[in-house]
Amino acid sequence: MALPLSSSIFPSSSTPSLPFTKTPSKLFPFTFSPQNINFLTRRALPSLKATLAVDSPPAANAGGGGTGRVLLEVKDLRAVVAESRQEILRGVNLTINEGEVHAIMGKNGSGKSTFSKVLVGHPDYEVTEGTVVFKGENLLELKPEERSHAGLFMSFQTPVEIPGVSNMDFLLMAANAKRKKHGQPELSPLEFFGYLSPKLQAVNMDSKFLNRNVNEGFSGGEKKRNEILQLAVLEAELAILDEIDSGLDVDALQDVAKAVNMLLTPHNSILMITHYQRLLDYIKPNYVHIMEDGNIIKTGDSSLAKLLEKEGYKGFSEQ
Ligand SMILES: Nc1ncnc2c1ncn2[C@@H]1O[C@H](COP(=O)(O)OP(=O)(O)OP(=O)(O)O)[C@@H](O)[C@H]1O
Repeated sequence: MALPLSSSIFPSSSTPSLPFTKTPSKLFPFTFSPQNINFLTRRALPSLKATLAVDSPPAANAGGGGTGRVLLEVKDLRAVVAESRQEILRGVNLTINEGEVHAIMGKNGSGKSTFSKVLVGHPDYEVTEGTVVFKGENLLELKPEERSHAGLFMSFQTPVEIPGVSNMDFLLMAANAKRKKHGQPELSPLEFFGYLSPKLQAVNMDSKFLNRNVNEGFSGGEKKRNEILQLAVLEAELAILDEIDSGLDVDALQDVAKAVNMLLTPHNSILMITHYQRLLDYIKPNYVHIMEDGNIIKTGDSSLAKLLEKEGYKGFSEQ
């Protein structure tokens, strides 16, 4: 079966065809409601514990103190729009170690989203120069879904809707595709529900959203929560969050930030793109980078974001 993962990677017309666009697969013989959620969780737990015993993630590390090992190394990365050959990225350098949180800020149109899309292998862009090494592997040689299986996750500014596919089926298929790739046994729907349940609570998401089609008719905030749920399910080692704070009310922002913090371990890292300091109050970055004209022109700690908020980009511009 083709993998559903890439549908969360490409929200545009370039979304690869899915094996289940019209007829929702009914993997789950029940609907999710507050009434049956505890029952299902209790039933799922014993077998789930046995299944996950060998591959549970390390305990959460809210401090973000990592191992010091390099997770992602980007060197002199240049990329063009594939169709027009217009150069967008002009020699980006960035190193992210395990357990670190990095924030990229920058004016509209400076290349932030393009950078993240190039990292996940979006077909609209072509890398012309430079290298990207992820977990010691040449990332640029991997197909988008292989990047996902390798532990890269991207949450888009505008998450894609998938008509005809229930959120629950999508999450199960995504999780099992990754498990299969890593030689782990697939989870049954019941086991998966036990695995999913605490993650649902962490994101503070109502179980009724599991029955709905992926992102279809979701509000902007609900889509963002759903993205974080996907991230939690896939347990990515590097999560790229593109403006995860946009369109969120204060409570939703706190929920989403709390969930992201809970996912942080000494082994995984976050690269977040944001325009606003307020997100960084909740998810504390180790490094803040400023991007301009397709390049990172300054790197500092969280005080850089505060300075930016106070003084704008004028003081940082290279031009
Ligand atoms: N597929 C594309 N075709 C044409 N131009 C593109 C394409 N993708 C990006 N660009 C251009 O590249 C530049 C950088 O865009 P990008 O979306 O990366 O900026 P950004 O820093 O994320 O902006 P914002 O903060 O507004 O989201 C923009 O001028 C944009 O129009």
